[in-house]
This record gives sequence, structure tokens and C-alpha cells, in this order.
Amino acid sequence: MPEGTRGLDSGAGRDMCGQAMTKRRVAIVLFNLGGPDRSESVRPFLVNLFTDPAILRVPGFIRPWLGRLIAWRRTKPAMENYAVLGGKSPLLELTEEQGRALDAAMAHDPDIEVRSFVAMRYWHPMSDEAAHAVKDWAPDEVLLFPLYPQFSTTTTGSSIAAWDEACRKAGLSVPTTTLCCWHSDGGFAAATARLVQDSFEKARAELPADVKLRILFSAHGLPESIVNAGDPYQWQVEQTVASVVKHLDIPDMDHIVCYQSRVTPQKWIGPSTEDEIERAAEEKVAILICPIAFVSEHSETLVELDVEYREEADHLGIPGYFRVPAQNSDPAFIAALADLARGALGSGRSLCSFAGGRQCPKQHRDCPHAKARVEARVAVKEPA
Ligand SMILES: C=CC1=C(C)c2cc3[nH]c(cc4nc(cc5[nH]c(cc1n2)c(C)c5CCC(=O)O)C(CCC(=O)O)=C4C)c(C)c3C=C
Ligand SMILES: [Fe+2]
Ligand SMILES: [Fe+2]
Repeated sequence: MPEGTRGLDSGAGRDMCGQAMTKRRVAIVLFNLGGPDRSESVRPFLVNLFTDPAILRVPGFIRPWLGRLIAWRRTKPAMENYAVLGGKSPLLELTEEQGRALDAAMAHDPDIEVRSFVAMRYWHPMSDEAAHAVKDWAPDEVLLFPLYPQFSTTTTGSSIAAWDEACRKAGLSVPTTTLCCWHSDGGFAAATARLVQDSFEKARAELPADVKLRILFSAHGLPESIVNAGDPYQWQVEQTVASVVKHLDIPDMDHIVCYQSRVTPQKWIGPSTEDEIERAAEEKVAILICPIAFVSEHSETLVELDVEYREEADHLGIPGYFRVPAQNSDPAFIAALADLARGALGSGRSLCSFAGGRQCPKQHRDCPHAKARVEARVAVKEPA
């Protein structure tokens, strides 16, 4: 758990007249996916994932056994992936590091005392543990901060539901702000573009002048049915890429958005990253892959991109294969997270996006702002 950085005068600041004032204690709850901490945890982690109603959209009475069956089938390939990483996911350590960096970045904010807590969705520490830790710290306010820039019902939406349930069980009731998405936040886009620009320049320096270099912005995929049902994730991924591209200084840039990590037989959104690697090989174009929907290194960057896809690209004779590092605790990225937190806390809204209100076009019915409006309308109709 990030311990946070507390100044010596923690808990007290000064107002405009120099009078001592009490700082608001703000617990920032960082939502993330979580990952197994040892090889024995791979199966139960997958069971948690595939029995989540946000992921496996089948009638409730089928879900527990179908979810277990899918998890059982996925265990071997997943274990092989995590074995490359020493049998565990690096996600918890990296998320805790981001939490400590965020606390440090906000340590001198005059009127708030911030402490970050990690709430993983599918492996420890999960929402129940985080809710108890937050309750023990006794904050004045809570900010729910997903470490997913783009909202999906399968990620942020699912974490919010798990958090609400955990708070109910823990008896935690504190004024809460939920930041639903930050796909096109300027600070995030600029920090990400800096990483892309650096990697592009390094790759360009290694390649012969006549070899073209294409940027593949690769996001985690999603079953198409979830997007068709109204999930705004794909639209938001496209917005992120457009925002990052605006900050790049690359003449005649060749880029595309694609999707990786398909794990079920249904149709997933495309084009797939694998197909794009194949196309680049056919066209004798080198590629720079930039993970765009997840802000830490994890199994899908360190294994899928760095090992599996790289091997496939080499096998296909691609003229160059490069990857942009994930943001992790990059200082400009952490500064962007701190600004997002300040913006959300100062917004006066209980639900806000990076820009305040709703950003998603209306066909994306699963945008939480759309849901909040429907719930408010229903509440108004309820008899007193
Ligand atoms: C139907 C299945 C899945 C959906 C939908 C899904 C959405 C989704 N996931 C991420 C980010 C991550 N997922 C990660 C691992 C992972 N995801 C699934 C399945 C679905 N994800 C599985 C089965 C796994 C386990 C790994 C495996 O079996 O290969 C991870 C990696 C975590 C780690 O420990 O390293 C991330 C990150 C997003 C952003 C998303 C939808 C928008
Ligand atoms: Fe996933
Ligand atoms: Fe939205």
C-alpha cells in the first residue's frame, strides 16, 4: 500500500491571511486490474475475472460454472505468460509506485492531504481490503481514480461496482468523486507523446533511411458485442490516439490503431495487432508499437508484445520491431495524474470526466454519465 509522503506540518496549511487551517484528507483510490502474485494464484485470478458479470455476460445462474470452465481453459497459456515474468504480474509493484509518486507530487498542495490506496479488481489487494484501509485512515473525501485512461464497462465500470459493494460491506460512507475517464487529457497526451517521440527517434536512428517506420497504437481488445451494446471504450481509444498524434512532431507520420490480447472465441474489435504486424511485414515497413490503453508494463506488454509478437515479426522478416515503454512512473505522466486529481476534486461533481462533463457521443449508452442521467430521471419519477 502506498504510504504517501507527508510533510512535517501534515494536516495543517495556512489560509490567505496566514491563519492555520486544517487540510482536507483525501483518499485517492487507484483502480487497476491486478494480476497473480505467484503461479498458484493464476487460476483463482482468472476465476475472479471470468465470473465478473461485466466480463462474462450470460445469465447469472450459468456464470459461476461457465466462468470457472473458461478460467480452467485459460490457465495454462496464462501461466506460461506469467512464467516469463518469474511467475507473477508486475502490476501491483508498479501501481504502488505510481501511488507513491502521485502522493509525492501532491504533497505540497496547500489545502489537501492526499494518500493513495490501491484497489485491484481481480487479485489482491482488492476493493474490500482497500475499503477497510481507507476507512481506517478516516478521510474527509474519496476520489476514485481508474488507472485506465479510457472508460470500459469491463474495467472502470466493473471496478466502480466492486468498490460500491465493498463500501457497503465495510460501512464506509464518505463524499466521493468518481473520475470516469481521461482519454484525451492534455497532460496525459503530452507525456505519452514524449515517450513515443523519443522511441521514434531512437528507432529511426537505427533504421536505414529507405525503410519506412509505422506506429502501431495497440490497445487491449474487447468483444465486439460489448462495444455494440454501448461501451465507449473503442471511441475513447481513438480519441486518445488522436490527442497523442497532435503532440507528435513526425513528418508524414504513418500510424494506425489496433487491438491485441484476444482471449475468447467471440469476434473482438479490430484490426488486430497481429494482422497489422503481418501487413507491415508484407509491405516491408518497420513498426514501433505503442501500448495505448494501459499505463504500466504488464504481461501483455512484457510478454505478448516483447516476446510473442516480436518473435512473429522476426519470423515474418519485418525490417524493424520497436516498442514504446509504458508510462509507469514517468514524472510528466505522474504530474498529469496529479492535475487530473486536482481537477476532479475541484469540479464539484460526484461523477466527472477529465474535461468535467460527458464527452462520449450519445450512441455510447454505457458512458457512466448517460447512466447517471437515466438513474436521476428514474429517481425523480419515484413517489416521495
Ligand atoms: C473477455 C475477457 C477480457 C476482457 C473483455 C478484457 C478487457 C480488458 N482487459 C484490460 C487490461 C488487462 N487485461 C489483462 C489480463 C487479462 N485480461 C483477460 C481477459 C479480458 N480482458 C485475461 C484472461 C487476462 C489474463 C492474462 C491472460 O490470460 O493472458 C491485463 C494484464 C494483467 C497482468 O497481470 O499483467 C491487463 C492490463 C483492458 C484495458 C480491458 C478492456 C478495455
Ligand atoms: Fe484483459
Ligand atoms: Fe463517457
